[in-house]
Amino acid sequence: MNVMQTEALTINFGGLKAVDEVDFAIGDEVIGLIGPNGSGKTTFLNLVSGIYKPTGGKIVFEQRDITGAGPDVVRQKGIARTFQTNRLCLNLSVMDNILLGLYSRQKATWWQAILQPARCRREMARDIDDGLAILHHFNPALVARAYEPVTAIPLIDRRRIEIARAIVGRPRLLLLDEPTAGLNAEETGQIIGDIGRIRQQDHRISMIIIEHDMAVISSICQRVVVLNAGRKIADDCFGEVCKNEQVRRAYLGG
Ligand SMILES: Nc1ncnc2c1ncn2[C@@H]1O[C@H](COP(=O)(O)OP(=O)(O)OP(=O)(O)O)[C@@H](O)[C@H]1O
Repeated sequence: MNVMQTEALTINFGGLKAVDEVDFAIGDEVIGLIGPNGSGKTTFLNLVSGIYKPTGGKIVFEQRDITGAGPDVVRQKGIARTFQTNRLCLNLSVMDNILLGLYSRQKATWWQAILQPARCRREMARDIDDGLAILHHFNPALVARAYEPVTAIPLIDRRRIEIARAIVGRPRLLLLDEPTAGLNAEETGQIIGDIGRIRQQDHRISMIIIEHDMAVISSICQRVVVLNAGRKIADDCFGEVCKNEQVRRAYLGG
């Protein structure tokens, strides 16, 4: 059964069709979303995560039509994401950044915070425990640094914190936009390992990963979808996609 699917998903920016009638489906798996620069990959994630409203087509998540829902609603329903460029709040602590990922799960209202402080403290303690467990999973050394500002943390761990913030609310679908951007080969290997372990621990998380590094795509994705000029031109396993003439032409500009 599909976790999420799009039907003829389209968005125009003026005369440009950045995403053009894309049919896409993801089940319980990790899909790599690739394509040349400007082919529409990030725009596709922006549509699925509710940042952009489509000009046409449909987005269905867990059998419900979520077309046009805003980012907060999409997040609440179980789709989380990271961004190509770092979106952490640099002057907040590691833990505060992770807790931001849970705002949609928190049930206490401001008046409950006043009238039922014990209940709110319990909810907060549970959220902090969840955050610490995820930090430990990524890098045990980060647990001791949980209350340091993010500015004091190296880039690879900031990437981990971004992923931690996305998964702490236990999403069903995780969208990762270039999770290894700016990292060296060794650090890239570590992030791939981290992402693989998320799947080992929680098989319910499906993932769409945008990546330019084909070694990353081939090592963690069961399937690869290729976009070119906003259109889907291939949808297959990595080996078959590499042999696809249309894909080769798109990358070589032929
Ligand atoms: N908000 C916007 N307004 C106008 N044009 C946009 C907007 N967002 C994206 N585009 C255009 O849509 C096209 C697809 O952009 P997008 O960022 O999705 O490509 P991409 O495949 O993610 O590229 P890259 O690999 O370089 O990140 C580009 O031509 C881009 O300039």
